[in-house]
Amino acid sequence: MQRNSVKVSMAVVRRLPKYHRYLGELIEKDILRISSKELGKIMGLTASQIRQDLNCFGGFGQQGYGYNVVELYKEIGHILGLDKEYKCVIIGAGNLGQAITNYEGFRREGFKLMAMFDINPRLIGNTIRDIKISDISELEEYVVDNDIVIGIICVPKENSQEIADTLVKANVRAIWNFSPSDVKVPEDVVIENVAINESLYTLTYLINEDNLDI
Ligand SMILES: NC(=O)c1ccc[n+]([C@@H]2O[C@H](COP(=O)([O-])OP(=O)(O)OC[C@H]3O[C@@H](n4cnc5c(N)ncnc54)[C@H](O)[C@@H]3O)[C@@H](O)[C@H]2O)c1
Repeated sequence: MQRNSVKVSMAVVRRLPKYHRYLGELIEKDILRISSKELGKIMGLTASQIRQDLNCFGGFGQQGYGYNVVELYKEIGHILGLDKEYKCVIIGAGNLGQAITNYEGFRREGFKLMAMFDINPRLIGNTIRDIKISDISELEEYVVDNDIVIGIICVPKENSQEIADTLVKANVRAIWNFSPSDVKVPEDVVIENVAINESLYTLTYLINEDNLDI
């Protein structure tokens, strides 16, 4: 499939995981062909939005036939880079770090969690699902020696920039930051700041929307 040379907007990129998830669900239901109209209906998008999005990558549909679900699922997975393996480390082996480690889905999707790091002597040396928790002082060397691609930050916000700096120094390509602070990284390192509570606040806004006296 030929990708168009136009730069794809982040809005489209952020919709791709959603396409991937819905198409995966269609495959599970043995639905192997779908029109942009039907896909739009289940995804809450218009048919023209779907066509526009997918045209950024060269278009996948055929007039009068619609989309081949399996082909589209594979192509979007490829565009998202989900057909590769990514070596990751988690920094901060507390509640969140352990929850991510315990989540089976990441392993299935090609995210290979290699190690965890912490400063707490009571955690260092323990293992979670066979993943060892090491002393934070070993982070930089470990990342360099093991070609780690993604660093996952699960430490308090006060320490997140320092951890990000160490990860950058050790040449990670990407940081998935769960601490509630926007850490700074050079342009060649990609960063995603995740804030579950921002999504929750959207929910509370929607609950209260009718009562707002704006
Ligand atoms: N993004 C989200 O939606 C979301 C949700 C929950 C928590 N969080 C954030 O994730 C972070 C972790 O939350 P938690 O509930 O797991 O906290 P936690 O206190 O259970 O775990 C934090 C861990 O980080 C370790 N740590 C502290 N400083 C460190 C350092 N310099 N190097 C290595 N390890 C260090 C601590 O020893 C501890 O084990 C916090 O910043 C929290 O605000 C974000």
